[in-house]
Amino acid sequence: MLKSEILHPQLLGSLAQCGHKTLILIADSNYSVVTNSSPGATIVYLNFAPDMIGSPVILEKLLTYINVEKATLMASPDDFENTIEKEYQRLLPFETEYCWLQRDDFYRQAKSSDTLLVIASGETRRFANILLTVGVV
Ligand SMILES: C[C@@H]1O[C@H](O)[C@@H](O)[C@H](O)[C@@H]1O
Repeated sequence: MLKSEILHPQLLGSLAQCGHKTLILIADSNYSVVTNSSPGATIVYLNFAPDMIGSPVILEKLLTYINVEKATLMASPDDFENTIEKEYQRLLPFETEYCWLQRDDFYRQAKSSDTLLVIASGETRRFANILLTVGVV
Protein backbone atom coordinates (compact mmCIF):
# COMPACT_ATOMS: atom_id res chain seq x y z
CA MET A 1 0.00 0.00 0.00
CA LEU A 2 1.00 3.63 -0.39
CA LYS A 3 2.54 5.28 2.65
CA SER A 4 0.33 8.32 2.26
CA GLU A 5 -2.68 9.92 3.95
CA ILE A 6 -5.02 9.23 1.02
CA LEU A 7 -5.15 5.91 -0.81
CA HIS A 8 -8.06 6.53 -3.23
CA PRO A 9 -6.51 6.41 -6.75
CA GLN A 10 -9.10 8.61 -8.50
CA LEU A 11 -8.93 11.20 -5.75
CA LEU A 12 -5.14 11.29 -5.83
CA GLY A 13 -5.17 11.65 -9.64
CA SER A 14 -7.63 14.54 -9.62
CA LEU A 15 -5.91 16.26 -6.71
CA ALA A 16 -2.70 16.26 -8.72
CA GLN A 17 -4.51 18.22 -11.47
CA CYS A 18 -5.53 21.01 -9.10
CA GLY A 19 -3.12 23.91 -9.43
CA HIS A 20 -3.16 27.37 -7.88
CA LYS A 21 -6.64 28.99 -7.83
CA THR A 22 -8.53 25.90 -8.89
CA LEU A 23 -11.52 25.00 -6.75
CA ILE A 24 -12.27 21.81 -4.88
CA LEU A 25 -15.77 21.25 -3.52
CA ILE A 26 -16.43 19.05 -0.51
CA ALA A 27 -20.18 18.56 -0.73
CA ASP A 28 -22.51 17.45 2.04
CA SER A 29 -24.81 14.49 1.51
CA ASN A 30 -27.79 16.63 0.45
CA TYR A 31 -25.86 18.47 -2.24
CA SER A 32 -26.75 17.72 -5.84
CA VAL A 33 -23.22 17.07 -7.06
CA VAL A 34 -24.14 16.33 -10.69
CA THR A 35 -26.41 19.30 -11.37
CA ASN A 36 -24.58 21.81 -9.18
CA SER A 37 -20.99 21.40 -10.24
CA SER A 38 -18.87 22.16 -13.24
CA PRO A 39 -19.38 19.72 -16.16
CA GLY A 40 -15.59 19.43 -16.38
CA ALA A 41 -15.11 18.47 -12.73
CA THR A 42 -14.26 14.99 -11.57
CA ILE A 43 -16.79 13.76 -9.03
CA VAL A 44 -15.40 11.40 -6.43
CA TYR A 45 -18.06 9.62 -4.41
CA LEU A 46 -17.00 9.07 -0.81
CA ASN A 47 -20.60 8.95 0.43
CA PHE A 48 -20.76 5.26 1.22
CA ALA A 49 -23.39 5.67 3.96
CA PRO A 50 -24.79 8.55 6.04
CA ASP A 51 -21.99 10.07 8.13
CA MET A 52 -19.41 7.83 6.52
CA ILE A 53 -17.23 9.73 5.60
CA GLY A 54 -17.82 13.17 7.17
CA SER A 55 -16.49 16.32 5.53
CA PRO A 56 -14.00 17.44 8.28
CA VAL A 57 -11.94 14.27 7.92
CA ILE A 58 -11.88 14.75 4.14
CA LEU A 59 -10.69 18.32 4.61
CA GLU A 60 -8.06 17.17 7.12
CA LYS A 61 -6.63 14.62 4.67
CA LEU A 62 -6.74 17.02 1.70
CA LEU A 63 -4.68 19.50 3.70
CA THR A 64 -1.82 17.02 3.81
CA TYR A 65 -1.60 17.38 -0.01
CA ILE A 66 -2.57 20.95 -0.82
CA ASN A 67 -2.48 24.44 0.60
CA VAL A 68 -5.77 26.29 0.78
CA GLU A 69 -5.80 30.08 0.53
CA LYS A 70 -9.53 30.67 0.66
CA ALA A 71 -12.58 28.79 1.90
CA THR A 72 -16.01 29.60 0.52
CA LEU A 73 -18.90 28.39 2.63
CA MET A 74 -22.59 28.15 1.91
CA ALA A 75 -24.41 30.68 4.09
CA SER A 76 -27.01 29.12 6.37
CA PRO A 77 -30.26 30.72 7.59
CA ASP A 78 -30.00 32.90 10.71
CA ASP A 79 -31.94 30.41 12.83
CA PHE A 80 -29.73 27.48 11.81
CA GLU A 81 -27.00 26.41 14.20
CA ASN A 82 -24.05 25.72 11.95
CA THR A 83 -21.70 23.47 13.95
CA ILE A 84 -19.39 22.53 11.12
CA GLU A 85 -17.91 25.97 10.42
CA LYS A 86 -15.88 25.92 13.63
CA GLU A 87 -14.56 22.47 12.76
CA TYR A 88 -13.40 23.73 9.37
CA GLN A 89 -11.83 26.81 10.97
CA ARG A 90 -9.93 24.62 13.44
CA LEU A 91 -8.46 22.58 10.58
CA LEU A 92 -7.60 25.40 8.18
CA PRO A 93 -4.56 27.61 8.77
CA PHE A 94 -5.19 30.85 10.65
CA GLU A 95 -4.43 33.04 7.61
CA THR A 96 -7.12 31.39 5.44
CA GLU A 97 -9.54 33.86 3.89
CA TYR A 98 -13.25 33.08 4.38
CA CYS A 99 -16.20 33.99 2.27
CA TRP A 100 -19.89 33.09 2.68
CA LEU A 101 -22.15 32.88 -0.35
CA GLN A 102 -25.91 32.57 -0.50
CA ARG A 103 -27.03 29.21 -1.86
CA ASP A 104 -27.59 30.21 -5.50
CA ASP A 105 -24.32 32.15 -5.63
CA PHE A 106 -22.56 29.17 -4.11
CA TYR A 107 -23.98 26.92 -6.84
CA ARG A 108 -22.88 29.43 -9.48
CA GLN A 109 -19.34 29.39 -8.14
CA ALA A 110 -19.31 25.59 -7.88
CA LYS A 111 -20.43 25.40 -11.52
CA SER A 112 -17.56 27.55 -12.75
CA SER A 113 -14.90 25.93 -14.89
CA ASP A 114 -12.40 26.57 -12.06
CA THR A 115 -13.96 23.70 -10.11
CA LEU A 116 -11.95 20.62 -11.02
CA LEU A 117 -12.74 18.24 -8.18
CA VAL A 118 -16.00 17.56 -6.37
CA ILE A 119 -16.01 15.19 -3.42
CA ALA A 120 -19.39 13.84 -2.37
CA SER A 121 -19.07 13.24 1.36
CA GLY A 122 -21.35 11.36 3.71
CA GLU A 123 -21.68 14.50 5.85
CA THR A 124 -25.34 14.71 6.89
CA ARG A 125 -25.17 18.12 8.53
CA ARG A 126 -26.82 20.67 6.29
CA PHE A 127 -24.98 23.72 4.92
CA ALA A 128 -21.67 21.88 5.30
CA ASN A 129 -20.59 22.57 1.71
CA ILE A 130 -17.16 24.07 1.36
CA LEU A 131 -15.30 25.25 -1.73
CA LEU A 132 -11.54 25.34 -1.32
CA THR A 133 -9.33 27.61 -3.39
CA VAL A 134 -6.02 25.86 -3.89
CA GLY A 135 -3.02 27.94 -2.78
CA VAL A 136 0.63 27.82 -3.78
CA VAL A 137 3.19 25.59 -2.07
C1 LIG B 1 -30.66 24.00 1.38
C2 LIG B 1 -29.27 23.50 1.14
O1 LIG B 1 -29.28 22.72 -0.03
C3 LIG B 1 -27.99 22.27 -0.38
O2 LIG B 1 -27.95 21.80 -1.62
C4 LIG B 1 -27.50 21.28 0.67
O3 LIG B 1 -26.26 20.75 0.27
C5 LIG B 1 -27.38 22.06 1.95
O4 LIG B 1 -26.93 21.25 3.01
C6 LIG B 1 -28.72 22.68 2.31
O5 LIG B 1 -29.60 21.65 2.65
